[in-house]
Amino acid sequence: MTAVISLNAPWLAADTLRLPEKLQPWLLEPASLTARLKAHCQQFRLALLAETTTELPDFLWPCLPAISGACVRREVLMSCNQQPAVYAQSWLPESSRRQLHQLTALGEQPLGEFLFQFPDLCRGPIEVARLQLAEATAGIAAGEYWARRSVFSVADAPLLVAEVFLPAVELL
Ligand SMILES: C=C(O[C@@H]1C=C(C(=O)O)C=C[C@H]1O)C(=O)O
Repeated sequence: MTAVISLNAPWLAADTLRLPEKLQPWLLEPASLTARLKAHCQQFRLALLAETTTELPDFLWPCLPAISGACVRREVLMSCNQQPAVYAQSWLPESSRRQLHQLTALGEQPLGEFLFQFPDLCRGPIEVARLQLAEATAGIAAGEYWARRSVFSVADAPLLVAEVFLPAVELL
C-alpha cells in the first residue's frame, strides 16, 4: 500500500520561506501539534489510517542517515470539530521501535502524547514544503498543501514526523 501522500517534495528550512500568515504558527509550533490542535478545538479525533512496515525511501535517507532496514510508516488523520485538520506521516525505524516499545502499540494514541513526556526529547530543525496530492484520498481533497517535517529522537532513537495542514486549520 502506498502512502496517502508522498513526502517527496522540495523541503526547505522553515526560516528561508515566506510562510502564509495564518499557518505560520502551526508550521513553526515547537511543542506538540496534538496539544495545539486540542487547545484550538472542542472535539479532537485521531484516526489511524495505516501502519505499514516498509523500507525507508531513498529521498528520506538524508533525514535518518544512520537507519538501515525496515521502518513502520504510520499515517493518521487528526480532525477538529469533525473537520479533517492534519494528515501526519511518521517513519519509525525498527531499531527505534525496539528501544521505545510503546511505538509498537500506539494505536489511536497520538504519537506526540508519547514523545513529549520525555524531558530529554530532541527535535531537529523544522523543514517546510508544498506537497501535491494528485487525487483525493482518505478524505483529503486533491490539491497543494503546506507541510512540515522534523526528526525527533529520544535516547538516540530517531523517528521522522511529517504533518500536512488541511484548510480547516486556518479556521481554528
Ligand atoms: C509529534 C506529534 O504527534 C502528532 C501525532 C501523530 C500520530 O499520532 O501519528 C503524528 C504527528 C503529530 O501530528 C505532536 O503532537 O507534535
